Order: sequence, then C-alpha cells, then structure tokens
Amino acid sequence: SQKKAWSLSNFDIGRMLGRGKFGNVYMAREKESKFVVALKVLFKKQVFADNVEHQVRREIEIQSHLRHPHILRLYGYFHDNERIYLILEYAPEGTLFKELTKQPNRRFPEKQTSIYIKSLASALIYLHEKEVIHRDIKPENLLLGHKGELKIADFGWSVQEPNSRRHTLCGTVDYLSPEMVSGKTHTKSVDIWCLGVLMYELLVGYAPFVDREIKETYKKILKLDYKLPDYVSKAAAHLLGKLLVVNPEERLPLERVMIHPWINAHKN
Ligand SMILES: COc1ccc(/C=N/Nc2[nH]nc(C)c2C(=O)Nc2cccc(NC(C)=O)c2)cc1
Repeated sequence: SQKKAWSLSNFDIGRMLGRGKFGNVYMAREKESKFVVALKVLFKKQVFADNVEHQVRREIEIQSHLRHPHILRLYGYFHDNERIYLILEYAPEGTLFKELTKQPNRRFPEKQTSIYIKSLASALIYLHEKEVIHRDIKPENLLLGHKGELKIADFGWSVQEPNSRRHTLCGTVDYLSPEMVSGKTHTKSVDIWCLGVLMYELLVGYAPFVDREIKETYKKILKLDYKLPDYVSKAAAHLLGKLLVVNPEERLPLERVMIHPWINAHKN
C-alpha cells in the first residue's frame, strides 16, 4: 500500500549496513518522524543487466503486503533515474549468520535454536497461507531485531506457489531441496526442507550437505547423506529426521513443527 510518495529528500542517510549484488543497504532516518529505517538501494542498470526486474517487482509486491512479527516490513519504495529504493524495517542486530559466527564453536545452544526455528515456522505458516514460498531461507537472509527476535528478509527469491525456479542460482547450493536439485516443480514444502537445513546449521555450525564440489553436494542432498554429531539431542535428531525428507509430501507439516516436543522443551 503505497500511501505516500517518498523521495530521497525525506531521509537523512546513515552508515552503510551491508552491500549486496545489486546495491547497498544504508541506515536512514525519516526527517519528520525521526523514524529509523534501512534503505536498500538497487541500481537499475544492474537490475536490468541481470534481468531481475520482475524479481524486484515481486519482492516489493509480496513484502509490502505482509504483516508478521518475524517478517521484515517493507514500508514503501521510490525510484529516481538510476536507482530503486526499498524502505525496509531496521533490524539492529544484523544477520543471523553474523550471530552464528560469534557463538562458541560457531553453533547455538539447542534452546536458542528451538526459539529461532519456532519463530521461522510461524512466519512460514503465515507466508504459506498467503500462497507465498520463500525458497531462500538461510542465515544470511535472516535478521535479528532489537530483542534478538528473528526476521525473515530478502524476498527476492520468493514466488507465488507453485512454481519451478526460472532463474540460474546464485549464492549457496547448500539449501537446495532434492526437488530443486532435480529441477522438478516445487511447492511450499521446499521451505520445510530449508527449515531442516537451517536447524541443522544452527545446531552444528555448518550445513548438512556441505562439500567442496557442488556436484558432491547435489549427490548428498539426493541421497540424504548427512551425519549428526553425537552432541545433538535425540529430540532434535527426531525433528530433523521429519524435515530432511526427500519426498516433499512426507515432510512434517509446519503446524506439527510448532507442537513438536523439542520445539516446546524450553517451555518448562
Ligand atoms: C556489520 O554489522 C552490522 C550489524 C548490524 C546490521 C544491521 N542490519 N540491519 C538491517 N535492517 N534492515 C535491513 C534490510 C538490514 C540489513 O540489510 N542488514 C545487512 C545487510 C547486509 C549485510 C549485513 N551484515 C551483517 C553482518 O548484519 C546486514 C548490519 C551490519
């Protein structure tokens, strides 16, 4: 809902938060309200050169209509001759990836991991009700709010369900589901697979199917070839076994993830 027409003159630009392929993200403050946002600047030249204009339009269309505590808000957008500006929620703690690297042994305690996975599952239930598949759930695309709460960001790859990926992949292949590796059309269930890959990575410190060779990673994904270190609890191993399932139909529905004993163990 684009209520007001924004422009760069409405904002004081702060420090750069990070840089992406299509442009950078800056802290910014809206002059009248003093409200702090993140301004994601995309260069039109790069967007058109890589033919991802439809992806940017989709990111704007989808994210601007979403309202969920664990989904980063898109408040609005505007453009000038060279750039497209996305006015995004500011999450002070940065990416989950950065937080992961700061942990001892680069992995989270099981209780903290279960809180992140529960937040993600509830956001994915909301997204799936809106017929949106995210498809790119990984630590780099998850941000942390001021209370350390998780926020799904970067809807550049989300699509209306069902869909077959149109574009060549960029970034890691570690999160690819078997159906995406074998180029089959995929459904919302791809996000349940990614939830399993993320759960593994947060508990262990690296992704389950990681390998130096991409082809080896593909083979491991298709054969479900991963090892669980012995410090992973039985309850966590049980849930992982229900998420990392080759057949999309047999993956544990997100509603069942929400009530799994490991997810609610921290309740006591
Ligand atoms: C380098 O240390 C950092 C610490 C915190 C941040 C916070 N970023 N917060 C954001 N709120 N809304 C958006 C969108 C963002 C954002 O895109 N951050 C971002 C982008 C690219 C890289 C990173 N890197 C890290 C380490 O967080 C953060 C960004 C960088």
